[in-house]
Amino acid sequence: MEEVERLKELTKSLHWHNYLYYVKNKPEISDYDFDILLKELESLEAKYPQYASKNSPTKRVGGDITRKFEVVNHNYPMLSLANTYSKDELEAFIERCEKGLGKSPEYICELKYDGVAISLRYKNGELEKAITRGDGTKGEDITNNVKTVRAIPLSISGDYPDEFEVRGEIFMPLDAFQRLNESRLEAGEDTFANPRNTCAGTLKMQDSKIVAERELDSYVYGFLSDKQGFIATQFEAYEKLNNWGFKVPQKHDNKVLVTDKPQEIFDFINYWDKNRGQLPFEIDGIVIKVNRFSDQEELGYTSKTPKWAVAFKYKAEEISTELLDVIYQVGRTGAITPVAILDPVSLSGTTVKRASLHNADQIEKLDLHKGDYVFVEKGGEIIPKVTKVDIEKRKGRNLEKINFISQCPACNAELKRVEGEAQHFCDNSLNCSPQVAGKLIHFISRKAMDVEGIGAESIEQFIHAGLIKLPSDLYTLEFSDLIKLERWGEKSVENALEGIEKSKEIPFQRVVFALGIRFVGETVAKRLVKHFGDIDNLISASRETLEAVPDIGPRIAESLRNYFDNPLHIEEINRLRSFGLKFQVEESEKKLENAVFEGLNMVVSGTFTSFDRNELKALIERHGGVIKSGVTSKVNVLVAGENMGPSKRQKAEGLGVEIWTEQQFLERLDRRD
Ligand SMILES: NC(=O)c1ccc[n+]([C@@H]2O[C@H](COP(=O)([O-])OP(=O)(O)OC[C@H]3O[C@@H](n4cnc5c(N)ncnc54)[C@H](O)[C@@H]3O)[C@@H](O)[C@H]2O)c1
Ligand SMILES: [Zn+2]
Repeated sequence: MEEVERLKELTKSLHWHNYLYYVKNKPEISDYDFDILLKELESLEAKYPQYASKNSPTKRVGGDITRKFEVVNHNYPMLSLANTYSKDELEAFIERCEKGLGKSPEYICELKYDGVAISLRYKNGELEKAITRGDGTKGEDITNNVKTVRAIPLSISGDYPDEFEVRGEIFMPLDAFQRLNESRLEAGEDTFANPRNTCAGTLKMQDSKIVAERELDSYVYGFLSDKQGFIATQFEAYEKLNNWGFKVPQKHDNKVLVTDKPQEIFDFINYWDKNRGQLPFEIDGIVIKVNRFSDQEELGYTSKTPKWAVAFKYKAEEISTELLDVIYQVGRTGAITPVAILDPVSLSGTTVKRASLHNADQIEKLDLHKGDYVFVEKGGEIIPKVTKVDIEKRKGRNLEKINFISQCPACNAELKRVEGEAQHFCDNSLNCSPQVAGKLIHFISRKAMDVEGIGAESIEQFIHAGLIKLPSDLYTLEFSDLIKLERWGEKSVENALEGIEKSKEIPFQRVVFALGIRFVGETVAKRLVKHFGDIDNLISASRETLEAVPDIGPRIAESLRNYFDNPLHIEEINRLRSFGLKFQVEESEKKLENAVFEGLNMVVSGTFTSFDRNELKALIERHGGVIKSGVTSKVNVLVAGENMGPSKRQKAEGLGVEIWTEQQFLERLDRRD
């Protein structure tokens, strides 16, 4: 009866992994390992059906219900997909479909976007509710958060039915994920592990303003309506959805394929296996569906999956190599990050020499020894990560266990770790050289004071020459100081001094960001400045006052108080102020406060009911958008009025430019703070 024990044990452990994955968004095993365990349970249940639980993970979709949102019943069950990693099993799927239908049907192949499933209900052309998959029968109402996803239309136009449902995937594009992690690093926060879990966690946040900043994207892949009859195939549904303003895969860049030849399915899989690295988002496989709705109905469903579709999943690329050493980096805020130094090895087309280890707990969990062979995997991150040790290869070798350091590698100060935080810290900030340099480099960086004419190397050089130690020292530099330095000529010295002088014009919110206070990234700086208006108000704000500001939680409030309670920091601020840096909001800035269209290149075309075209353009510019004259690949949004030429629309669609109706434009405008 050992096998029955195993069956029970697997059932329990898969429930647990589902919980970690769907509710906590912190899986402890890889998807591949999960899928292997699930297959094992499936075969044991086939052998001992009397012991299979009614709620077995093989029969139910893994639930994401957190009870933080209202729970809503689905109008149509929201199922999972059968999956396979093997081409033989895919052949078997094709055979099953042919046998079931008594003919060779048409198939449609699509990307399997690695994000979070969402159900979108539309009523009279308006987005009414957005619901998570939940347990398949009921999910959570996260409408407010979903409304911030630009690719999802809030209202649509065209020949749509009164009521219908769209199913799709919301995901975090790779560049948004990297930007988010960079800004978290800048703010001294832990980075996120991968785009999928970050997206899932984001969609379950209580504050939709933060969700809006996370730049989520979406593709839709399903259409459901009681009046489905007027659409016959999955692909026709895509054409309709496209016309109504949804983002669907396009044939011209091979993101979707309709075929009745199995060979072309395999070609499609191979093509994307080779080329998926070029996509701006992560996929974990290809979904193959029977294209015709009537054929789908004929094939039917199990309790967990449709029988007319299957996911062919790619195995995450991983490779084993020797761990040569672990080094420790000291960040600007004093955070210590361990980095694995690896015997160089080629992975997904790049040579990998280093991998991130995150923190002491991670090293402990992996049980790393110097000289171990470790598996490295490339996810959405900039540098790959170590996933596990190849224990087999440790056998018979006497390796030394890696213990996290207790002193700062740069200044020898005793490291500290705050209760409940993952990172170790060196708090000798004024005398620890990587921190001194890191703070200065952050101060001059583009998003902060944007000092032209000097870069990270110059900062290191100035520090080395004893010219600077604090940001305020930059404003005391003179021609005679710099001209003495190696590699500096008259012209470059003048440029540097001019750059420093010009930085005095940088607006207050970026000065606050430039100070490099822990957890105060660009967004937080913006909020603080908007709320307090000048530095004195901010300095004197109590913890309670700080926490009352939107988006400022206890952790940020505490960090701000710690910073301002240090007299050395106040002295530095006063010094910067005496050099003429901006420590209050300018009148002219107040007008630009609501920069909802910041970072968007926009084209306006056609005629509008609420304003004339020039008014509209001025409105966009006042809210941070940039007006372009023609539709090119650099354009993000086309605001389409009445009577816009069809060729412009076609061009925009071809380039994947978002198209907003006047109504949609007004809604975005209203979504400002
Ligand atoms: N690592 C872990 O601990 C752990 C735990 C639970 C689940 N998982 C992973 O999650 C999988 C189960 O998740 P699941 O039930 O969401 O299944 P799935 O992610 O394998 O497939 C179903 C989902 O695919 C998505 N999808 C993406 N593109 C699609 C397209 N073009 N058409 C249709 N659907 C598309 C939909 O959201 C759908 O719900 C497991 O097989 C495993 O890989 C991992
Ligand atoms: Zn130190």
